[in-house]
Amino acid sequence: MSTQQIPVVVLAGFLGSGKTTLLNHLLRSARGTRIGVMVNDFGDIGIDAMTVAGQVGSTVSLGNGCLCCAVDASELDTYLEVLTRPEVGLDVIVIEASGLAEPQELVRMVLASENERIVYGGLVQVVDAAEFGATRERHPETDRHLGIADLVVINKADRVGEEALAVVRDTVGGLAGRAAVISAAYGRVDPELLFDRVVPEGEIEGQMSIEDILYADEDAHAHPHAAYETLSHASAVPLHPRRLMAFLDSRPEGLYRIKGFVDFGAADPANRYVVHAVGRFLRFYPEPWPAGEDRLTQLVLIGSAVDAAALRKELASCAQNGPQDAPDEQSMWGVLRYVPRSEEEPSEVLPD
Ligand SMILES: Nc1nc2c(ncn2[C@@H]2O[C@H](COP(=O)(O)OP(=O)(O)OP(=O)(O)O)[C@@H](O)[C@H]2O)c(=O)[nH]1
Repeated sequence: MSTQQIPVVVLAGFLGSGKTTLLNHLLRSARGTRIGVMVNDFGDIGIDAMTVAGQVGSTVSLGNGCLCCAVDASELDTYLEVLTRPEVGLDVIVIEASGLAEPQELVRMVLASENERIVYGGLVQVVDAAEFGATRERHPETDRHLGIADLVVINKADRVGEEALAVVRDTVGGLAGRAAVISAAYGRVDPELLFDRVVPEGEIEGQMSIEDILYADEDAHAHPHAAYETLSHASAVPLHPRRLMAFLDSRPEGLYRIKGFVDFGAADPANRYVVHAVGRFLRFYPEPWPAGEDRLTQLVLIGSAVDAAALRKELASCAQNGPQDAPDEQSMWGVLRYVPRSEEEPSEVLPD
């Protein structure tokens, strides 16, 4: 989607919360998806997993010290330039912030990047369920970090009981604003939450891999609650740009990712609009309809604790109701605000 753009996910969380473990899980379950990684230090990352994922040659160590202190935006761009070269063939890039890094700065750096091959892939904040209270006491900035996250992973769910986990979830939910919140053990989140998985050639989507089988038992304990929901919407009826924007502007907490294509019908008959939303971040990329292809709106919505039935209903009410409901030219203005124009970035992505 805007198919060549590579999502850049920022992975943050306090020392020992389980960032590296989560990253290793992603690498292990990546299979056909090529993940590029930027970390301060490769010490803890399973090089085996990286070899399996074919990543070793394409990762960049930033040396010692805090990434956001050690590099400025132009240096980050240098690394991103290397990782996004077409011959490297990455599908997603994950920047693991050191435990002490200011995630907001990293996110700003990614958003300020002039690299046209990347798109912001969200800020994932990892929290240690067992240490949450103590971490907040020692590091009051935790609350602020959670407030800007797009997805919060409450890790080490295996170390606390159901009740304690529910308390952490409530507190995190209160602090995390619009972020989706999921719990996990050993960082075992579904990679689909973070990026689109590439299904390797010869493999059927949904087929279990060796890893799935090996970790199936543990995974049964890794998801004490249904972690997230995915819902798809496909329709040959064009959407009304004003109503879709009203839906997107008020999208519920927990709706973490939206991806797909939108047909705005008469409002722009030449183009379909690739939509990419992660957390608060939203972009539309118009592109000409491929010749001979059915004009369909196709959306996938992924979130935690969302009301799928309500979302379906709201999306259905965005459909255009015949010629009397045809959008006028001005009704596209709301959409066009989210079409990227070179340097300019919409300001509402991050709170000040
Ligand atoms: N019980 C339990 N231990 C975990 C879990 N996730 C990670 N660990 C352990 O917690 C320790 C820290 O995990 P890391 O993944 O290194 O944490 P990190 O956030 O990358 O740590 P820094 O790089 O130091 O910031 C390791 O010993 C992990 O094995 C979990 O879900 N449950």
